[in-house]
Amino acid sequence: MGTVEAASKEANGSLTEKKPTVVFVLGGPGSGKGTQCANIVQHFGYTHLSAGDLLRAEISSGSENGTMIQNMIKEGKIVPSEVTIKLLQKAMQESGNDKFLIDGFPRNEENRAAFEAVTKIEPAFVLFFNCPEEEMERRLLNRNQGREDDNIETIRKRFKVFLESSLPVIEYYKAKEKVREIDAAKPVEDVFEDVKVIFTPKDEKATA
Ligand SMILES: Nc1ncnc2c1ncn2[C@@H]1O[C@H](COP(=O)(O)OP(=O)(O)OP(=O)(O)O)[C@@H](O)[C@H]1O
Ligand SMILES: Nc1ccn([C@@H]2O[C@H](COP(=O)(O)O)[C@@H](O)[C@H]2O)c(=O)n1
Ligand SMILES: [Mg+2]
Repeated sequence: MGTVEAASKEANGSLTEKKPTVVFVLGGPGSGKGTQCANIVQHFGYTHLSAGDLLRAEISSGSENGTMIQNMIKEGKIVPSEVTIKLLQKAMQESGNDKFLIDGFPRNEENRAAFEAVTKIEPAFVLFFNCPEEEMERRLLNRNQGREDDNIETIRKRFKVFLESSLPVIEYYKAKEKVREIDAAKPVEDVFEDVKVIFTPKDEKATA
């Protein structure tokens, strides 16, 4: 059996209904989560769900929560879990897949506990892209995707939120031996080489 599926089964139990395989993809703003998720999707058949992208789509859709979400994103603040989890659940149902990369979530303890309580899903593992702040800042200022939060003022707020609220979530999963840490400061292709090792089933590694 593949390493990820085995980890998911261990996390969620095999006697109950079949739960989807979930990998949380975490790392600071600009660490390369979205870039690497696109590569993982191509090679390993996962559906990529970026919490930030889902929130931005909610703003664009003209939803009643749109203004609140837009204001939170501009300030680099974390949107209430209830809103984000509903969007994630809907996207999971609509995907038709049973393997998900959940990118940029859980961002704080409230996100983490609420997701577990609502979905009863434990992640197979947490993929953590570790990158120095100066490198992340350089990347964000050069991203040029028209994101309202890619300005130096909001970037500093996002870094603060990452350190104060998101790193403790990574520590929580480290204590459960669920974190697979990647050096994300390397070039994109080199980072993906390290990512591939984590997603490649053990039996395939042996014959490679
Ligand atoms: N390893 C890398 N080396 C250099 N540039 C990179 C690397 N990975 C990603 N980038 C670039 O850095 C920028 C940020 O990458 P990406 O959007 O994947 O980060 P992210 O972690 O999803 O950020 P956010 O949390 O803000 O959504 C993009 O312009 C991307 O092309
Ligand atoms: N769980 C989350 C994820 C994101 N947000 C908000 O969206 C912003 C952008 O997120 P990216 O992952 O695309 O960088 C983030 O700064 C938050 O304002 C959130 O509230 N909750
Ligand atoms: Mg992203």
